[in-house]
Amino acid sequence: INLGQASYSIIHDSHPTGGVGNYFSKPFNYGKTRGYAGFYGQSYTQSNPFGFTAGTGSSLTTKTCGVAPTSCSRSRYRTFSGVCNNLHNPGWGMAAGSYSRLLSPKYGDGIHSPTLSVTGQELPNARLISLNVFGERDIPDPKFTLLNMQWGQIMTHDMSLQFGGSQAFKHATACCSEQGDLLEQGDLHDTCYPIIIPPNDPVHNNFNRQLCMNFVRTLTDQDVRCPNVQFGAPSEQLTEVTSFMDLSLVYSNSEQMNAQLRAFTGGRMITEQRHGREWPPQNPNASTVCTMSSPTEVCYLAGDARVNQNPGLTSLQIMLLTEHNLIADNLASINPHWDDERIFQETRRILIAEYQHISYYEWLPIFLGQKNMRNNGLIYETTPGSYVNDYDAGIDPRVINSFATAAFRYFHTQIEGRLDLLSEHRARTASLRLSDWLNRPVVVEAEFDNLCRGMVTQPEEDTDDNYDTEIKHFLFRLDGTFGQDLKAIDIQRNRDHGLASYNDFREFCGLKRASTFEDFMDLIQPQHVERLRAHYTSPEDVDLTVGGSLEAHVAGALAGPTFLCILTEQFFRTRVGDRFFYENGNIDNAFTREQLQSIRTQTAARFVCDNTNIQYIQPRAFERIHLGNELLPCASLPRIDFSLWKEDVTPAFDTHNAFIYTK
Ligand code: HEM
Repeated sequence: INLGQASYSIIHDSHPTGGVGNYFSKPFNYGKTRGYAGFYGQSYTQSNPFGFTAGTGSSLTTKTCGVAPTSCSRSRYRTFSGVCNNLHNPGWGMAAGSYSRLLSPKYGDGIHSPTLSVTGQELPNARLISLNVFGERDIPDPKFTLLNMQWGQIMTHDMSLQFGGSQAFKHATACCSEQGDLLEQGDLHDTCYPIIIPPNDPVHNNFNRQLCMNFVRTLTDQDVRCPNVQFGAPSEQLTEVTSFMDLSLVYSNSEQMNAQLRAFTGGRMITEQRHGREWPPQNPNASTVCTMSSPTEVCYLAGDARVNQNPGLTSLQIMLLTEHNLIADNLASINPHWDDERIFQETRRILIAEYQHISYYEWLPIFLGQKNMRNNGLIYETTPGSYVNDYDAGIDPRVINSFATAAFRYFHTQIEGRLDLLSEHRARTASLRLSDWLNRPVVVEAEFDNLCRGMVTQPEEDTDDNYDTEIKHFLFRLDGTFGQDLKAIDIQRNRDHGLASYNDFREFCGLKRASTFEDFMDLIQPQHVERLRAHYTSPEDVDLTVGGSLEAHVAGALAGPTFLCILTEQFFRTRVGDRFFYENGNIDNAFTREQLQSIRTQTAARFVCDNTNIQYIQPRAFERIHLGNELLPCASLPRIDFSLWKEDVTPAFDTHNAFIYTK
């Protein structure tokens, strides 16, 4: 077969099954208050009849704050919870710890309630901003594949999960009914901050009913009464997972949870064999975690609770799991004297290194720009086998609140609502509608290779101000039509976390502080600035997640200057603040130069090849197939040479507490 000529072609603007509803033809009651002509010419109006301020702080949660040990023993391996990565500040980056901040919070009441306008009034309705300021046009990216988007979500799930959030399955706290009806004020939990559907919503029909989208506030250090937190100090949100890029989404965030995922033989993770392939284990709480049409449907258990959220994400989680077992089998066969623990930990170390390498040298340059990364010490021009000893114990590696709550979420714009299933010839056999398959991984097992080919072939959505209708109107819609709006959620979350304003961050990032809306025109197109003016009372009110998402991109990067500044700062800290970063040669367990050089040959393409039945792939898998990036046989791509881990002499080594390692 000649796969050089890929037959894949885009069929955009058509949804494969069911369609997205003919909502543009609905009659509208045009703008009564502050109406604004949106992208499609309708006017939506603003309303928040209940004037929510939400969340007074008391909480019924059983969740507890992470506790860091007062001193650390120098272990050869990372802990699962992230503690003791930094030996001077053992809690930095641990699971159930707080986010860090670049700028002080701006809560409505100064300590906890969601941000308000400078006038003291509510900020404009989040759904209204989503509808009127952002578009929903379907523009395929000219250069990048869906894998590019999907890898970003993997990195997100490794680095951050707002405390108490589910982000996939139904939240235990309901502020709105499943049909979208607002619950009685008296029935609302303190943490409720529902997104009110404005009247005349073009999609969510609300004749005579007050509809809302469920939204539960992130739990903070005050909510769960973390030790040493001063009563009355501004709240800091907590994150469920470690901040480090340590594949916590595979290995989990605690030793106890990790024990549920490990086979404890041959260094392997637990898998189930079906159709000649390995799959993640079944989740014991399947019926509450997944949407299932029968109790026998698969629903996976992994290191991260969001594993079943969408088919692309689940597919990559499966690949990471099978890559672990593949590496473990290799190490076990060349080092028969290694016990299970040794194989497991060395495998984990190699897999994390492989993933950090792909993320920093192949993926991040697309988003942050190669030159920008080099200039700021995020990547280096290395000579073969050379270490980069840039670990700095003074750098706080925690995830920055404005990174997780605004800047990194900008890439929700890349989500495609239609997933193509492709044959090896890259011919489309069928397509999936994204909202049909959220939290329903059964399709992944049925169509794994076809889905993965789609992921490495189909274009992602252009990185712009448009959000796919599947996530803008139908997110988690289950079998009904009433779904959520991810852009509106992002805006609401920005206020829930009390992020400083877009204008504050412009100034922080060395840009000109705006005193009028016109001043935003240095970075934002005039028609967008007009939309901002139509909704916000003051330029000081513009939410970071809104203003940052409208900026023109910096040349060579996929974000404007404000988000790029936050993203660059985060990935500098994530690298330089991680004692175990794979390029560091100054630690007890550094890779040998030969091993490091071999890890540096690994690519996303080869990773996908080795964990699917795909036979041909383009070498730069984040980029679409084109002249110069044609399909090649998988076997022709470089692969890590595991023989470099062969150990001739049995070392005197206690895997639990030793760090002196003799060869
Ligand atoms: C099909 C793909 C995706 C879906 C369905 C999805 C959905 C979601 C949902 C439901 C949330 C929680 C919102 C909230 O309650 O505040 C979320 C959070 C988030 N998403 Fe996505 N997302 C996707 C892809 C991505 C991508 C590609 C990126 C970045 C490259 C990304 C970055 C983030 C970040 C940073 C958060 C906040 C995480 C936290 O701190 O808890 N997502 N996403």
